[in-house]
Amino acid sequence: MLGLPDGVTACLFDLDGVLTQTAKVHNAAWKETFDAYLRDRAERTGEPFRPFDSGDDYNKYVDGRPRADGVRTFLGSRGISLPEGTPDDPPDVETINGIGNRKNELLLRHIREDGVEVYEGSLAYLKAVRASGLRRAVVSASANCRDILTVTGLIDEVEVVVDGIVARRDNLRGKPHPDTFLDAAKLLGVAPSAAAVFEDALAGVEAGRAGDFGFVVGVDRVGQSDALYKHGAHVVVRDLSELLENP
Ligand SMILES: O=P(O)(O)OC[C@H]1O[C@@H](O)[C@H](O)[C@@H](O)[C@@H]1O
Repeated sequence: MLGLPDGVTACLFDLDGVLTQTAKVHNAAWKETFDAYLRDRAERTGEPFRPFDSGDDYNKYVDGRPRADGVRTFLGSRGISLPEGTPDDPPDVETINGIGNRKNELLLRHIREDGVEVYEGSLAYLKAVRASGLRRAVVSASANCRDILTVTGLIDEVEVVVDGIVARRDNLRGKPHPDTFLDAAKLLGVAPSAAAVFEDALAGVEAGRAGDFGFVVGVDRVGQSDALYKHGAHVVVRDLSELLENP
């Protein structure tokens, strides 16, 4: 009925791209931010301008990772190293955190203007999981996670939230490290072997594998099924409703 192996008693869901249609909103805000930065940098240095690739660059270096890790990892892939700064750096400062905060302003504007959509199949799945008596957590790198859960009403469907704010407070390493998923399992009182991880990001399924979770479900919204398997998924679906069709 839930498409999970026997012995799984808890489900740990990523948010952006798994429960809500916000991975593409993050992606668009990142592209706008990085392209403006790279263009400006090219003009200053005379280096050629190579835009951010919303496919490869996003999936490999940004998706699923905490905000500052995404900036650092992507710029590092272009041989660019900047000072870290601090999380409250203003958006016009040329630091890892400053650039991350530029992106956050754009993200929040898009969310305010266009709203947030939930994947219907995910909502149906979440309700079926609850009806079956399994424990439920959301594990997201995003510092905006709780706000998004609240505006969509999803907050009422889950018991535990480990997000970007909790991770920073408790010094948990972000995905692809397993720390945030392990923390959620601990808060639910289940062993990792009894928990299933649901992830659309390569860094996320990698975290599922690194934490030795009982089952890792890759959710493929962008045509990267092979890569999700390679990074640790046990099964890949295009929508969580597919799991409800399994006996
Ligand atoms: O900047 P935020 O909202 O804290 O989110 C951090 C990351 O959260 C992840 O869920 C997204 O996949 C990334 O694109 C995003 O960068």
